[in-house]
Amino acid sequence: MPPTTALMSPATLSWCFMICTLSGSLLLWHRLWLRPRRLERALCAQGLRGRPYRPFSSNEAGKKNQKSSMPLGCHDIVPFVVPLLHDAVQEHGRTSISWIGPMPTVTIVDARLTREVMFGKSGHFEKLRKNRVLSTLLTAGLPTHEGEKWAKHRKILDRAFHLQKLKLMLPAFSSCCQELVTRWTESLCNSSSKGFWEVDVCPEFLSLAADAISRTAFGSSYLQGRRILELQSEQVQRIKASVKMISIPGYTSLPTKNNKRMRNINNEIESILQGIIAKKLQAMQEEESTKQDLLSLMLESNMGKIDCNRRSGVGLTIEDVMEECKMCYFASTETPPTLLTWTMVLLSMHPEWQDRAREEVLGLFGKNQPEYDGFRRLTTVTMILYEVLRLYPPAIAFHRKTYKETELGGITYPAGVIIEMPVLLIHHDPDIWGVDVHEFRPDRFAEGISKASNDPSAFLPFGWGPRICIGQNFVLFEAKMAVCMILQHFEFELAPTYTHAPQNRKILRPMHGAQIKLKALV
Ligand code: HEM
Repeated sequence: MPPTTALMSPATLSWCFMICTLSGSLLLWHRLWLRPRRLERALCAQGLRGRPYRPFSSNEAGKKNQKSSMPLGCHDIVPFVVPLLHDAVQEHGRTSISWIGPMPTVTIVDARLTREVMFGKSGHFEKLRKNRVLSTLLTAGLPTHEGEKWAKHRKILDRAFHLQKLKLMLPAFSSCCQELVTRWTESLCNSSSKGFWEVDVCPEFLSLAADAISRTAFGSSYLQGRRILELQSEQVQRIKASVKMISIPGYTSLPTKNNKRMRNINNEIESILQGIIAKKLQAMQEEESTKQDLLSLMLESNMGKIDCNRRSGVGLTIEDVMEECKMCYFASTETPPTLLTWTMVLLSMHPEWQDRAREEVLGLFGKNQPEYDGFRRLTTVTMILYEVLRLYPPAIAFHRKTYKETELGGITYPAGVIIEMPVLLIHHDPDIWGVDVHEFRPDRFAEGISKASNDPSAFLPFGWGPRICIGQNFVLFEAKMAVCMILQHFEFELAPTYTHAPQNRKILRPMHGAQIKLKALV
């Protein structure tokens, strides 16, 4: 049989080409003009206002504050971190329209509606999967956590992340923190400036979090864990470099140099993980495993249900476990260091709270290794961590998308609208938290989270509802351990080089680093 092309005349080929070009253009016209305009009309007709749609307009948020800084000790960060959103709320009210590429985004500054969306009772709001950096990561191999598959994973992960099980990992945490304290003490001794040593705590805490997740997730496979983190961060850099192309559907399947490299990175990560999981499973079968790392707990929760033939069954497949490991690595690398960094910055700005916290820690543990059972009695440290999470939440907003027409707060949202819930604004709302909303006042949490404001569920640093952060206990545990050990050994204050400039780059971090002066405690 002759090849198909031989049957086509040049005229037919050029017709095919024209038809393809025309349908491609029509599709683009529909996606970039017709659909966004239709959605915009539907929203505006119900009285919503905001930024009008302009195709290819870039996301200007964040550009406005690039060079400026804030006064030291000022925590009224909303106008600085999200100036456009702040202006939009002033101008258009608490529900306003903006755009993520061709997707209309309705920002809702309302704790009650946020709860409704996050709780997802109607089931009509889904997590974003396309058009965002994280979503591209998901398509690059991380789990999407949608539907039935998500529910199954979530149940197993919830069991693995149970607080009682997490405390098994205490020795791994302690040794990571101990190494940090030893490193800082040595640097302090070798420092030319007598009595103190200046350090940018951001990279220090990043490295601590990487150590902690490597050891607590994979125990003995610590070095391979570090390699996975290196590969993941290269993957993230590559994605950031190509961020402008992300909104093009099917982009990650294109055989570009960047995509090929991402696929290779993914393959390398998976082959390391396969090796680690196989070793761990063998040890568990031979009952040698100490079950003191996250992977063991995850496999243990699933024991007897793992589908080694990779069919979908009751438990997780090996691929599922690998995906979850990647997710845990990814989710836990940057957020915990951010929490610790802001805690150090705020305790430096408010030395009276630093003293109170140290007094509590020394009273409970002296200079000994902090113990899990004592953590429950750490009331001051807990209040401080909550107040840091309130004022500087690492994740400043959550997003969901309507997949079908949905009613919310008296507005009918068509399918395809992104709902943005800016936690940062809810945490800085004087109507909820009172006139001292921008003050660092950990004692507002003295009677627990529910009594800290006039809306018991307005504190949302870890999200809400069925998709609430899986690692919240894990991270609070980690933060308490690190804060206790730092307070036991050092006094600290802001270095003169520190500039107060919180910035949202995927998570809320100090734009110019967090330079802290450490002194050894005598
Ligand atoms: C201070 C540290 C952390 C903060 C502020 C934080 C915040 C969040 C938030 C807000 C969400 C929900 C996002 C949404 O609903 O759209 C989330 C989800 C998640 N977090 Fe965290 N997180 C932190 C640490 C961690 C750690 C240490 C881990 C893992 C060890 C982790 C694992 C996850 C996972 C797997 C999800 C997805 C859950 C799901 O979709 O069902 N997080 N996190």
